[in-house]
Amino acid sequence: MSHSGSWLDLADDTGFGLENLPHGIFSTADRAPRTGIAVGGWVLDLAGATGDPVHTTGTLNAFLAAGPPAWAALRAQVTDWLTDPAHRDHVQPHLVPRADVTMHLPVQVGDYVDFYSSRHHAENVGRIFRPGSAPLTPNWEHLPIGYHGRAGSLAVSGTPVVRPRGQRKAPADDLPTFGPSTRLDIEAEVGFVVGVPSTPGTPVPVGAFADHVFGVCLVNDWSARDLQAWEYVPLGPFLGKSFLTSVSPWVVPLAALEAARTDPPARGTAVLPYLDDAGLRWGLDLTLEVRLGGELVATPPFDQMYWTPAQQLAHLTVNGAAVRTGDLFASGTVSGPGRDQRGSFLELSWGGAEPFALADGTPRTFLEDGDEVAVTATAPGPGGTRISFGEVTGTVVPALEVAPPVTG
Ligand SMILES: O=C(O)/C=C/C(=O)CC(=O)CC(=O)O
Ligand SMILES: [Ca+2]
Ligand SMILES: [Mg+2]
Repeated sequence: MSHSGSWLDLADDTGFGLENLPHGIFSTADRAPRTGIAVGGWVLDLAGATGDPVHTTGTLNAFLAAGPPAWAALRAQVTDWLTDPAHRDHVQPHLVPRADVTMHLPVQVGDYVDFYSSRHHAENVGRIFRPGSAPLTPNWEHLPIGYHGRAGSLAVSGTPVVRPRGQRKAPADDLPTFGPSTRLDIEAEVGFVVGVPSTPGTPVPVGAFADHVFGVCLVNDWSARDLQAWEYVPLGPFLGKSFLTSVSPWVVPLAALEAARTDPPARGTAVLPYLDDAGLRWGLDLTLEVRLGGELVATPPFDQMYWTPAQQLAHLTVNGAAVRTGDLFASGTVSGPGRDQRGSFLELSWGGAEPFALADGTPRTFLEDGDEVAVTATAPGPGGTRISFGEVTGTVVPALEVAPPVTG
């Protein structure tokens, strides 16, 4: 598909064509953090191009709070600017090469929730963590299971991953020990960014997803499996996941994902009416790619997710809890049925018991110091184009060499 629709020189396969227009926060040597839109190899400085102070705050929150009419109006304006050569003189001074910008966390995150909506992931983890029990708990097909995470440890792509330390105790050990995690892992996920808050006490109907959610980013929910396995019973994930969760800098608007919408997979169990999403098509045909040191190790398919983000939002608010501007909820690890479709090293190495081989034959299980992990994704766009989500990356650095605090 040609991108000749723009006076800008856009490669056919850019992934950042006029049909995408993802929003993020960038800075340069002479531009303080502000809102930009990625287009081809450039960032359009919205603070400069629009003159609207909403784009000068250094987070997307104020713009996201303005709601769908404002989102659509800006999208139409930017599309016109980049299409009609009459606007070239106005727009060109506000285009910055993407290679020259520093990206920041796109939103000031209020609450962070992580779901568990891949059936393949849940069954795999159930088999690895709870051998001898049914892989899925009895509630799994009746509600999208989730937990509240730690908003303060969300960080933008590229933030170093300091190997966390903590308690662990394998079943064969008599007592817990303390030290750097020996089972550091990734979780390749997709995140949904709330723009318009909901009203406390008023659940968001499953059909009102797009009235609240602005867009989609990539998430890597770094996880220390040894800490997690010891601490998680009975209240769920805590320190094994709260040390860092990385997000991609570009938020792809839902408006760019119309061609990616799809029916979720068939489900055998009827759900309560508030979760009934018949006909809504909020499955999304995203293909994730997980790279370790540049080498492709997994391609998790998001269209296989059992619960959709519309159902997740409905469930998140059904008890009267409200969402606020900047809230982020993540899908849960994206894993498909294939061995090479698993979104965590826990699954790729079956709990460490079945190492997988890199191209040069090196057997691998969990993350080693110095490892760099990148998660990318694309989705179909209109007219045969592709929508790129950019990437979320992180490099593992050694744990701090300090003793745990002791009272003395
Ligand atoms: O099954 C468990 O005990 C825990 C599984 C996870 O680590 C899941 C989690 O963070 C949610 C997800 O990413 O799917
Ligand atoms: Ca997770
Ligand atoms: Mg015009």
